[in-house]
Amino acid sequence: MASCTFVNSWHSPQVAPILGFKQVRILTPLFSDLDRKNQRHVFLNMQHSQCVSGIGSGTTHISDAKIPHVLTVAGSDSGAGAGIQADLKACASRHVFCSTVITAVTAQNTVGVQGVEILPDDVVAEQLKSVLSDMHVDVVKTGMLPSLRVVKVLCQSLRKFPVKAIVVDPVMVSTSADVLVGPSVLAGFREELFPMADIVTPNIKEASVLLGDVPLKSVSDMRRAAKLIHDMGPRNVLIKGGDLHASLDAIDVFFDGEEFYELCSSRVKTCNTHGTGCTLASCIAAELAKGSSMLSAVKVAKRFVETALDYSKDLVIGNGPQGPFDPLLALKNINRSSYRQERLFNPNDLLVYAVTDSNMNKKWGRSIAEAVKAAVEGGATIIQLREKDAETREFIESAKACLKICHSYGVPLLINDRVDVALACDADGVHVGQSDMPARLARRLLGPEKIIGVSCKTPEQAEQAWINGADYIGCGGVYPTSTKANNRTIGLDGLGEVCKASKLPVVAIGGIGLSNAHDVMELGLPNLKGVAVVSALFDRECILTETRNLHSVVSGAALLVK
Ligand SMILES: Cc1ncc(COP(=O)(O)OP(=O)(O)O)c(N)n1
Ligand SMILES: Cc1nc(C(=O)O)sc1CCOP(=O)(O)O
Ligand SMILES: [Mg+2]
Repeated sequence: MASCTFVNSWHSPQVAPILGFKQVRILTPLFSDLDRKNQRHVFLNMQHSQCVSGIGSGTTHISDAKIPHVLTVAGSDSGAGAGIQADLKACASRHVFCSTVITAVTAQNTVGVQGVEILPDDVVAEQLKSVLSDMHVDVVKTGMLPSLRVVKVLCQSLRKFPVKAIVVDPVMVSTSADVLVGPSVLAGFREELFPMADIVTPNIKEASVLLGDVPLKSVSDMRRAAKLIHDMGPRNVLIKGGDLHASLDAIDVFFDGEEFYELCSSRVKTCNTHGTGCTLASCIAAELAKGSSMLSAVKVAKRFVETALDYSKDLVIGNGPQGPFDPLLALKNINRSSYRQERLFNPNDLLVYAVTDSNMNKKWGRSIAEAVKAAVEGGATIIQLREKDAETREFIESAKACLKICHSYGVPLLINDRVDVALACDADGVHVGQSDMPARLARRLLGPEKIIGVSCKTPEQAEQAWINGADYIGCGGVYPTSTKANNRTIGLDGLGEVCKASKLPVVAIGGIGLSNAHDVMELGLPNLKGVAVVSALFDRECILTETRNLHSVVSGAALLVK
């Protein structure tokens, strides 16, 4: 961008020095060559999760007017920490649809802003018209508005297509201290946009610029500034105190025209703060779109940003001083052990399925992790933690330890019943029964790549498990068992019916051990992939030996029936 030449640059000479660039290129001829539909699709790829198509139960249509919708009018950030990209992520994370009007394309990374291309105002106007004339937008959120003309175009569009609320993040200075818009825009803010705004969210530097460079050094200065900015016309003002390093906490001042609120959160020690302002404003917009009051939208947004910062504090993206953070709370798992990256669910993992039992471990004086390690070393191909009496916190800690062990052997680990625990420890999946959380809900919570097993005693239940998106079926009790109270025994015949009807792989369970595993497997039932065992492994002196012996019997039988 440093070597850009001017094209159709009616305001370039004024803007370029303000931006700190020798030259700024205006994109008119280039942009008109772009396929605008494609450009739109790139940014709209993050779909909201509310348009659900039910498998087997018809399609659920949710009308445009019912889907909370934020339109962001902002600049693109190539580093994806701030701008349009941050807004899309924040709205996706808050389950709100987000459409986009791009005002400028910035070349940015974790070091700073290297270049800015301002889009011509007729292109901005066209984007605004396309979205607002077609879609039901609840809230408009503004970010970088790089010229007075763009501010005017936006205000005109908003007068023509009124929305429920307008959130103005008066972007002037980026987190990396680069100046993003010039003073000419300030007049547009004060005279046209602020009087239309439901909330304006400047940081300390922006508030200072808005007030003619008055220094803001304390919370009482922030209160005074909030009042003065409120006098410019917006219904509410939020001054973000993240940069007020005199204070240990991050204190924001919210003023609704009558009362001041000091919103306090602990300061997260991290350099990954690029995009916090955009994310906060988008989150406020998202909550307003869902129908929240202003104060509760602001509180939720602040908590959301604090949580995302805390989650992202150790992420390393880029080499510069100010990294992006992860509002989707999704990136940490990517760098996990190589297990997940290598493979998803493999039905052959059901061959020797070891299910733990806390009472048995207590009886033999073993921790869950010790029991799991022995089973895995003996050849268990999948582990389920079935800890009916465990305290939640203790369960999560044990599960994390077991995950490390299992993943070091390439063995998946599932949690019985407790989807919350599976989520908290990032287990490989869950096993749920007919009276536990429905598999469809568990799938929605856990996502598409986790393993979900469902207990089934009948072909109808097996069909439903498949419809609900399960990965496998646990079928039993094949034999009577004393491990699970009042369990109905379905016998080998019942197992056969389920296996024949099932569209999913099946593991047999209930009263199975060394003495009868061969009988179950040699039936050669379709879809039967293995046996799930509790007491025959964990209510024995040497788990490793028992597992090894069972593995040998089951794999031998499986080979025979192939
Ligand atoms: C592999 C496997 N199959 C069946 C079950 C039983 O689950 P459920 O019916 O939910 O009963 P509980 O185990 O929760 O008592 C299972 N755990 N694993
Ligand atoms: C947990 C469980 N589920 C069953 C079902 O029929 O769905 S039977 C069972 C207990 C299995 O323990 P053991 O291997 O000690 O018999
Ligand atoms: Mg259960």
